[in-house]
Amino acid sequence: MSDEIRINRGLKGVYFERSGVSHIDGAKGELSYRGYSIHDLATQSTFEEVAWLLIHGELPTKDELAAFTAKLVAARELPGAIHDVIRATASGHPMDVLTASVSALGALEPESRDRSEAGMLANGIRLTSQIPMIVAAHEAIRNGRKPVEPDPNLSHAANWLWMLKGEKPSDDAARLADVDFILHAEHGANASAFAARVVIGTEATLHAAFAAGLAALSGPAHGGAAEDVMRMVEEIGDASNAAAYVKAKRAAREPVTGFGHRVYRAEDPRARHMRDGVERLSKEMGQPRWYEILQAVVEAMKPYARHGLNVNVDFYSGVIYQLHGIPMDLYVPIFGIGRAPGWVIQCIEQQRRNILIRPLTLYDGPEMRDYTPIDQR
Ligand SMILES: CC(=O)SCCNC(=O)CCNC(=O)[C@H](O)C(C)(C)COP(=O)(O)OP(=O)(O)OC[C@H]1O[C@@H](n2cnc3c(N)ncnc32)[C@H](O)[C@@H]1OP(=O)(O)O
Ligand SMILES: O=C([O-])CC(=O)C(=O)O
Repeated sequence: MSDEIRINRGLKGVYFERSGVSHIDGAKGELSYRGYSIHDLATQSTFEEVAWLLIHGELPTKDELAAFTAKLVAARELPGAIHDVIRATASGHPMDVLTASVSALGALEPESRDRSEAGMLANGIRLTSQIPMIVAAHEAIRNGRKPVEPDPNLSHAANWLWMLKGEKPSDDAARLADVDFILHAEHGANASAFAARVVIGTEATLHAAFAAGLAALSGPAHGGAAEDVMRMVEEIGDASNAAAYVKAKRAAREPVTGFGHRVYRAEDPRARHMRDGVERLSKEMGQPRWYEILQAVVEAMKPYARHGLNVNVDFYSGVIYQLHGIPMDLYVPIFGIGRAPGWVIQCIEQQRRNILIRPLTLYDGPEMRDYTPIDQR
């Protein structure tokens, strides 16, 4: 084999395409959507506005935002058969139930096969509204309750909490969910968006791409990190145990979950908004223990920060959900709710100048050899 062939395992540092959607400066720890800083969007915008911005490239006017919001609200509909799918799989992990339901939606809704740009956009808007409904319906069904009907007067985030819990969320809780969705909405060539683009590259449907995106998101190295962080916090139990926990992890060369990122070498800029949320909520609710444990882990990890190992967006998100009484296995689906607009626009971008994504593997198996019939082996 030639020595000149260079393999980029995990496609580290490889640009596979151009994209006008989001920009990450990993060294500085900066993120922008369509040229707008994530900090401005997290503090001043809404999920609906950010979804429009990501998809259309500009901030919407009032009329554009009202029309887009109306489309999202009108799309809060699930075919009845989806509740049957959820019932049949209800004991499974919510992420598997969600992925199965999105595939089932593709089979149940004939318009899912429309691959024109307008068709993909309409399918994307429907999926963006349907994904939180599926997550909420599963939570109701597995607890023996009837799924809650959507409320057209509530925002995307507030309606999701309403359908999840069957009670109207406080403005604060709805805003925290809104900010969480904004922070998770898009992130370049992350594993799930890449998986979705690979599927669109084969000229498959948006529903197929979403199912692939959800599957890629489900693992603990990607969207599953928040769930793992919460498990870690429970295992540590008290802030005084954090240093020993980190030491043992480092000695075993195991990752400390919620730390590290393929692109960021400085702190993930989204983490600060989640940290502020956890700190505030913990104080308000008189439950400082989990926040204290997280901060003790950060302290114990400080020696590694100079190697570019810092908290990522999901280090703090699990505790926010936990303080809101949201079950741990819903944390990954929540990420999927937020990431939907990013997948929609990246799939549309891929489709606009489509090319089959098909890299190479460098063969290092056996040399050519003769076939031995089975009775001679
Ligand atoms: C929203 C998201 O998807 S963000 C990511 C969520 N995932 C997590 O939080 C899980 C924990 N983190 C990780 O497993 C990794 O950091 C990943 C998978 C996210 C990124 O991995 P990679 O880009 O492959 O980073 P890589 O493995 O090259 O890390 C470089 C070095 O830092 C170390 N490192 C990376 N992450 C961690 C971590 N969380 N804890 C301890 N050490 C780590 C690696 O062991 C490696 O050290 P080495 O060079 O001595 O072998
Ligand atoms: O970009 C990545 O590799 C992971 C991701 O989706 C994110 O951080 O939001």
